[in-house]
Amino acid sequence: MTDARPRPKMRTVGGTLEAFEQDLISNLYYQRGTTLESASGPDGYHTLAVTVRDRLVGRYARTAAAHYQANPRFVYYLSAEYLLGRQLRQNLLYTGTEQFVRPIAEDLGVSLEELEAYDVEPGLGNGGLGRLAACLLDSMATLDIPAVGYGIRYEFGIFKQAFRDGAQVERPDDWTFYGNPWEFPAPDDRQVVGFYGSTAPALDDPSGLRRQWTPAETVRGEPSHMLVPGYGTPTVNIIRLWQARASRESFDLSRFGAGQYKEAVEDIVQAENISKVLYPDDSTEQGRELRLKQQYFLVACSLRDIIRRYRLRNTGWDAFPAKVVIQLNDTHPVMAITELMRLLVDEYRLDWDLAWSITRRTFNYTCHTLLPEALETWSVELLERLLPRHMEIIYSINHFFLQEVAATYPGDLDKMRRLSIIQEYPEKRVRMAHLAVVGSTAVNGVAELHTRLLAETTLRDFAELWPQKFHNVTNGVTPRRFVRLANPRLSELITERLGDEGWLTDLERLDRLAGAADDPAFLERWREVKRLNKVDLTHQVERSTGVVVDPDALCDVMIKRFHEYKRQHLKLLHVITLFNRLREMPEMDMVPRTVLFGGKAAPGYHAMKLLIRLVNAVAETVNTDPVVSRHLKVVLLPDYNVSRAQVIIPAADLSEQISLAGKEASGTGNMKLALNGAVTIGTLDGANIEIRDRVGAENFFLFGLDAQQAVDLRRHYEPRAYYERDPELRAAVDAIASGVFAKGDRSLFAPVVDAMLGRDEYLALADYRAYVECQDAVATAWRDRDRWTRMSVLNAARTGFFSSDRTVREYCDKIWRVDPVRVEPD
Ligand SMILES: [N-]=[N+]=N[C@]1([C@H](N)O)O[C@H](CO)[C@@H](O)[C@H](O)[C@H]1O
Repeated sequence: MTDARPRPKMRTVGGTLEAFEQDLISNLYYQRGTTLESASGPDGYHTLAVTVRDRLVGRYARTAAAHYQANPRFVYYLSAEYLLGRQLRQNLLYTGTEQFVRPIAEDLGVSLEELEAYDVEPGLGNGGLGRLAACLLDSMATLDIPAVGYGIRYEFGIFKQAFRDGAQVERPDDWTFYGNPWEFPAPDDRQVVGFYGSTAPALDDPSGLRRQWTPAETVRGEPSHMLVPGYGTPTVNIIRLWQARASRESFDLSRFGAGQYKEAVEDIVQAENISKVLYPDDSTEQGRELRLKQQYFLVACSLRDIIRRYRLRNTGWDAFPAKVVIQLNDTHPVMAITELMRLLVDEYRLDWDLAWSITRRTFNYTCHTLLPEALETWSVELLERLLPRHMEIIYSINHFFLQEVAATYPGDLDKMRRLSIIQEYPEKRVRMAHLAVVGSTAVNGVAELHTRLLAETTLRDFAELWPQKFHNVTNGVTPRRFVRLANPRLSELITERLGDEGWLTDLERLDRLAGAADDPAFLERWREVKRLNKVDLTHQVERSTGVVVDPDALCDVMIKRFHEYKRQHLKLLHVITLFNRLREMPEMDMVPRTVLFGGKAAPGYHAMKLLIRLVNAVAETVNTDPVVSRHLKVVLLPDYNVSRAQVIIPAADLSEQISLAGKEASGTGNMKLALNGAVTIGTLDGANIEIRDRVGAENFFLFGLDAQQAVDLRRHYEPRAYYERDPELRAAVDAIASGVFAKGDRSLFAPVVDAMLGRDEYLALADYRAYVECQDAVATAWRDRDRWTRMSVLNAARTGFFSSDRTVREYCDKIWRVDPVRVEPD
């Protein structure tokens, strides 16, 4: 929010080519202090970035002024992860300056592609949860919703993945090595965050609920923000990222003087470690103390900043829940509930009940998983040490909550134990999901099945106690990045067919494409677009793996984090089955297929790292086999990330969404692939169900157990029985055991076989036969080019629902109750 001082004349959006070129040159001189003749690649990139960025600053200033004027209800999105993707092309598109760059670059003898090499994506997230946060911010700005995203400016993002002898090796992601031209440091808004220490009663509070916390350590939270432009609207919101810095007096001069150089900077290192690196775990909790420090650091800085913004235009606290709505992206930022209580009760001296009423009306919680191992709990011992005041507040919150439970279910101790925020056995731990539900107005799942299962299983007792709190908001993806930017050829064809680009901000208009599915000429052009995208992909595959793949082969894509519930091993069993078939019948007329994997495994997830090694070993064997490689190629593209996704997704024919039903909360890759004309082979899991409902069963390859069947089978499951009675399955598993993919070493991949024939936690063997038969149906369908292209067109035409604009509209209507604020164009 800004004050009413007169504003300098801002650079206009787009403007003229001359003005753009003028700004470029002056930025090269005055920002980079260099000349055209001596400018380096990074100089060129930074100058271009700053010139484009500055065309957003004008819109941001007008947005801030409009928001100051309107003093609206604001959405604050708290997330430990954001996968923003590369910024240059997005901002060129959103400022309408794309058209200027190529001619000017040619003028200056450089290419956009050369400059783009320095456009590093901020990998501040692990997977779907982080990318969803970025898509929602994009849609909030596009829908003119006053919003700020808060996150952590990790110095090192998600590790860079490379392979050595097929094994994943992790390299630090030094994403700001060349600096980040898209961010604005804002040191004036720095915050101080405390840790450890002790508490004491507040002298003037008979209730004993107010206390005095004296932290033993403090760090500084240094903010910087990046602009989040809306598409087709002047609105520009921000994402504010916090970086930890040691407090000023941390450098120990006397120790340095005594030559104890390491000790002299120990406190500085300690402090900076808080935002040093993203924890690379996806869907698995990370119980380290530093992780909890990161989470508290994020919420402590963000809440102070939110209160600073609120008090710029509002007095008192009554209006706080009316002006501030905070969305908690999973349990990672849930300490915000206890932090707001601490600020309101201890610092702003509100009485407990008023503070609690304000807090509950301010927060909402999105749950992104069903996996028990992903639901975070923190030991009471650690919390009492690291955040003693917050642990006291949790005890008080739980005390009053259990009083309410006891009143509702008198004498039902079991219910009390199940609902309690504190888990008593085997160790006293705080259940963060329970704290989130108790401290929030709304709780939502991210797909219909997920939300239903949450209410029936994981959060069943809460859903019975507070049914009105539970909502479903099915995930979505932004069509700007994942269709318009990633697939310009398809975008052009769609715009031509629909007559304008309105579909980009009203994606359900795509359903008007359905009619084109019966137009042979359109089908031909649709195929051509897909083929050209596949050619681009073959170049990237060859560049990064050396493997030559056929652009006319069926492009079968599985791109997502490696996790047992996602069942990359089931995909691999299918690949080995095709391999065995071709070895047995070299002359068989098998549909040419390229199987493309992409995804990282958490560094500590040894089973998945071994599976990555097996995927690369199978790929090596298949791709070098003179017979098999004529029909089949397998590739694991290294370092899968948002930028890679933007090249793979437009080229995909078949989208693998084969998780065990009931395990994948939603998935968002499934949506991006369908919107780009890939046909899904999948289970009745997460958002697959809603995709199938919309595209039609005839345009979706469904197989496998549904969620209830999986639960029932799990109770008496013997994977070995499936192995015994299915010769192809047996041959595939035996091939892994034989060492044929490990130069004869039978022990290397034995753990994979043991897991399959032992517990097979996610029922891959039970779903194998249905999956292989479904894949055979895919091959048959692929042979009928028009039928396949028709399915491809209808998948794109009927998945407009999965726009993150629709998702944000649902959050606004069901949870945030916030209205757009229009910003005047310049
Ligand atoms: N954490 N987490 N959850 C996930 C993903 N792994 O990031 O969130 C994503 C975003 O909600 C979901 O699509 C996905 O199913 C779920 O597993």
